[in-house]
Amino acid sequence: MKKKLFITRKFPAQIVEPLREYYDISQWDEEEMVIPRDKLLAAVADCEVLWVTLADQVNEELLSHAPNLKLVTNLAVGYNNIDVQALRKRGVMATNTPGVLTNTTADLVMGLLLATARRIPESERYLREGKWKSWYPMQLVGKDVSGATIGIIGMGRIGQAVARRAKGFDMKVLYNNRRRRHEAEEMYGFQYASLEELLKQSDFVVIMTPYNNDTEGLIGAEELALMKDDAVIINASRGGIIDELALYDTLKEGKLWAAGLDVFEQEPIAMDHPLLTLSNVVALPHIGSASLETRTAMLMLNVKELTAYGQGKAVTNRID
Ligand SMILES: NC(=O)c1ccc[n+]([C@@H]2O[C@H](COP(=O)([O-])OP(=O)(O)OC[C@H]3O[C@@H](n4cnc5c(N)ncnc54)[C@H](O)[C@@H]3O)[C@@H](O)[C@H]2O)c1
Ligand SMILES: O=C(O)[C@H](O)CO
Repeated sequence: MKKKLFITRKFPAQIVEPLREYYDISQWDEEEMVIPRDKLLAAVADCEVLWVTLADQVNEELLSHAPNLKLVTNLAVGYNNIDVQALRKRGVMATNTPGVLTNTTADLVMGLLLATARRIPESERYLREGKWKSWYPMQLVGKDVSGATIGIIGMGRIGQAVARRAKGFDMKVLYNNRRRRHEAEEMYGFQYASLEELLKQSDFVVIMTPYNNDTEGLIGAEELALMKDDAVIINASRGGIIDELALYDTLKEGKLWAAGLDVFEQEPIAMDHPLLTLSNVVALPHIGSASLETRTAMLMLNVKELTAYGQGKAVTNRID
């Protein structure tokens, strides 16, 4: 008998179909909308394998409804949506998608850096709104990226890919990480700094840590106050790492140049969120890994795990 697989979103048919060789598949039939929680809890009742997106919370509640669950595959590298302890307790395995999205996400971070520093979205709105009357010296002036100091908090796969790109802009790279990256320091001249020194010295601060109990609220009012008044903060990791209301207050008081945000505490962000009232906030709908090549690679990495499990082989990229 085939194993039962439930997929919490409508994924492209050509990706899912080959898995029917091993699985009896059911899936939520919406591409855009998250499956309502009650439907998800009912759907997992008899499934052995669950394929989720970062919008699905895999926690004690879900596990208590899924007595046969053995494997969860997560279509993301970040796995803060998964309660790893709860999984461990029940002997459920989980996998994620490290590596395949590193470059694409680092590219987006550089996009946010340029967009905020050079006021690109604001300038585009200005043109489209018919405000462009002439060229004048101080029109929409921004700040230089080239030659500036970037401070990267979380020097993992993506953090290091951002740092290498920053070298191409002749930036001085400071970083803070759980452990020193001696090899990268020697090879590229990246400099380790305490969080405090990094915040004080950087023109651009980029957050690339995972989101967990240690990093929740890592950047609050006190940390923002350490930053230069004309610095930019970029978050492409997870929303809860920056205190959004503290960020709003700091930007509103003119104590930061701008913020580039791909992620938010609540996603989608509420349209009346105070951050969205500020013209120096560039806000994106969590598109860090959103290139066709990379989203396909993420799906295919999950498929590889699911195929291995279906064939009775070991899965890789385990997070449990
Ligand atoms: N915006 C997007 O679409 C998008 C895309 C991919 C990843 N992400 C996020 O980016 C995160 C990082 O991905 P990655 O592949 O680089 O992961 P990674 O594990 O390779 O890197 C994370 C790094 O952060 C460091 N770190 C952890 N806690 C820290 C702390 N308190 N202070 C300083 N450093 C700390 C770790 O030591 C590690 O080097 C993911 O967990 C995910 O949340 C977002
Ligand atoms: O963690 C991740 O992988 C992103 O947030 C989506 O690609």
